Amino acid sequence: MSTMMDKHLPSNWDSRGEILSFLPRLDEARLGEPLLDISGLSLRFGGVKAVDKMNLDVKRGEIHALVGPNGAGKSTMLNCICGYYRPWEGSILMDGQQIVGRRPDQVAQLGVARVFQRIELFRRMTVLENILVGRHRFMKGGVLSSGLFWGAGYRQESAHQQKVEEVIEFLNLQHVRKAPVGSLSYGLQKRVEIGRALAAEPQLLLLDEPVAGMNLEEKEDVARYLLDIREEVGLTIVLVEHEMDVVMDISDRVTVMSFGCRIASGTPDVVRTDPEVIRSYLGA
Ligand SMILES: Nc1ncnc2c1ncn2[C@@H]1O[C@H](COP(=O)(O)OP(=O)(O)OP(=O)(O)O)[C@@H](O)[C@H]1O
Repeated sequence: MSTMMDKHLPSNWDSRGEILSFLPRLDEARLGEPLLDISGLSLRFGGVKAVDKMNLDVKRGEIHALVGPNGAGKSTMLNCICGYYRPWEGSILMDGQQIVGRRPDQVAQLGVARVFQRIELFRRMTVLENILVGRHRFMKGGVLSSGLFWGAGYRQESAHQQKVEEVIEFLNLQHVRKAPVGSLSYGLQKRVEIGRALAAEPQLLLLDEPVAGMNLEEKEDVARYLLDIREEVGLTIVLVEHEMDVVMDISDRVTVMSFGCRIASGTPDVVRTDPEVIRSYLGA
């Protein structure tokens, strides 16, 4: 299969050893089992039905894209999965456990990590420190009270440090590891955000427009990182994205939303030829 990713590979692509060794590998026998099962999900804002009786099933080890026109309800879906919004009705089962009613920190403890559409990093902190924040859920009392940013405290936590270094290595961020995040290009900052989410050892990674605003090379890099994580680790990824080249190249399945509802779901090839999808979205 020839894809846009074949045209550009990060320079050290073939030279790396096992990637992100601290992330548990998906047992092949479990590939394709349901991980996220959303049924009958609805949420209104005033008179607007942002999400309307949505069903979505995400299988272990797949990259699942959620696409649709502006205002279709995609980000609202992600916000419900993370626990930021509480749906009016419906159920969200993650690995068999109900998410609806849990706080965002409780959902994070279930292994759900989110990368936001807008950059949400600590601009004055370094790349290394920002990615270390992703380790927060494993630290008693949180990152700051653990004293991890200061000399001895940080050195003693070699387990956290080693995982952060693996993330930095995987995402080719070595050259900026001590740079304040605010000094980096937009593309690198987005990469740091993905790094912070990976440091949280997610079972499910939610990405809201991970390649928006990037140049072609940056998009290809991110797409390649996601494919590599999926292939080598078996991490389950749900992404919301408008860049259809990337969506069609890297997704195993695509769900299309319009006006809060699901209008199609299937492999990229099935979805791209669906008359309703062409009418409501692709052909628009
Ligand atoms: N916090 C909010 N308060 C009021 N209305 C909201 C809120 N969040 C979303 N909406 C509305 O809900 C609908 C769905 O919005 P949402 O952001 O989920 O769509 P989207 O598919 O992610 O759009 P985009 O692709 O433009 O990001 C829109 O009509 C939006 O204006």
